[in-house]
Amino acid sequence: MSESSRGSAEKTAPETLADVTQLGGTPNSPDDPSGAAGYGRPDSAQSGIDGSLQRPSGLAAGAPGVDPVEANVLYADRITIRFGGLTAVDNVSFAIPPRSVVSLIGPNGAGKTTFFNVLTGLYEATEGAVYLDGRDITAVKPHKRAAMGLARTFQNIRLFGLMTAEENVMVAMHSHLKAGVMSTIIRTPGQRREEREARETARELLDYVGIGKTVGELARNLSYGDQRRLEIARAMALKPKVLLLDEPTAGMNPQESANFNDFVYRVRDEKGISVLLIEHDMSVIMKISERITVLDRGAMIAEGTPDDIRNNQQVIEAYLGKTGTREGKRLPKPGAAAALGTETGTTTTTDGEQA
Ligand SMILES: Nc1ncnc2c1ncn2[C@@H]1O[C@H](COP(=O)(O)OP(=O)(O)OP(=O)(O)O)[C@@H](O)[C@H]1O
Repeated sequence: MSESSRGSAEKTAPETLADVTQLGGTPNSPDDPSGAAGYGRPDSAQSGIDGSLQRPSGLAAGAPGVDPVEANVLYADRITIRFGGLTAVDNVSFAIPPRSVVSLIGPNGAGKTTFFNVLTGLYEATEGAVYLDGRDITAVKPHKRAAMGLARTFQNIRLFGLMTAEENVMVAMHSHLKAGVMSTIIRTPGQRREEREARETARELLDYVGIGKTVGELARNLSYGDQRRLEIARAMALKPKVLLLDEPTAGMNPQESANFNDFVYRVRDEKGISVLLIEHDMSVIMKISERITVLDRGAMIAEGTPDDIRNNQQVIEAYLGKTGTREGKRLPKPGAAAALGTETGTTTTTDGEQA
């Protein structure tokens, strides 16, 4: 965020942590305020891209004595990504337990999208490894990760606008269908049966995400909220173990956002799928997440329950910036207490004073 927009954030006196982030958060890394330096592929790992990385020697996350690779459906071990001179993600370990809803948050430029892209395989980490269901997938390409159970949606919706909702879901199922090229051309009974089943599954999924009525409508004619749901239906067509949702409530109205919370829990409880969200709407994040990881300037600064995060001084500072220091200690800007959304509306500074 620029100095001018930071100024406007102060003027509008944010009431909650949600307000703070809606206002745009803090600037990009000071190393790259424009965000433009060295755009392109990140520096690749010196080791590990060929899958040769060793299992994590330490138990970087979770209960003592528990191997995080085995205990979690997805585990990212000490991920670092450099773009030229800029370290966008710095030695971050991250766990998604089975049947869980977890979130990744942080101010603008914190490294969320970059980290997300490492999980999905779009970016190769400079250092570190990613494990899905105990398997090292560091060297696995994105489409193969998707077929292995790591499905995602995009910040900018990606649908086939001139296909119907049903066709969009059927296309996504393609990797799970058995029919070969010849049987598709001559339409064998087996291929026809598979297509019929795929159509049924597509309809069930559209029903499941709450847009069953749109089955024959062109994707481009759907409302924004329904397009987001269609994207989720497409991701679920991959029968994922983990669903990675990038800004899923963007463009949804308040009622749609509220329904979305219930929907995510249903996905977790009924389908046994773990869900990771990157989301700017703090009200959604705080309500929905079991655990939250906070990045700031590429580093992980906090991990915990929504209450832990709401009350974490470093998190407040990361979102609000600092007004200055006293006796060498950093103080939050005025308004930080309100930003916490605590019951009392007050918080204690690092000097023990009320902000
Ligand atoms: N391909 C790239 N090449 C060079 N620098 C990059 C690249 N992608 C991201 N960066 C830089 O890495 C840092 C982290 O960016 P990233 O987009 O991951 O942050 P973010 O937390 O997702 O931000 P936002 O909330 O604004 O989307 C930023 O300084 C950004 O400019």
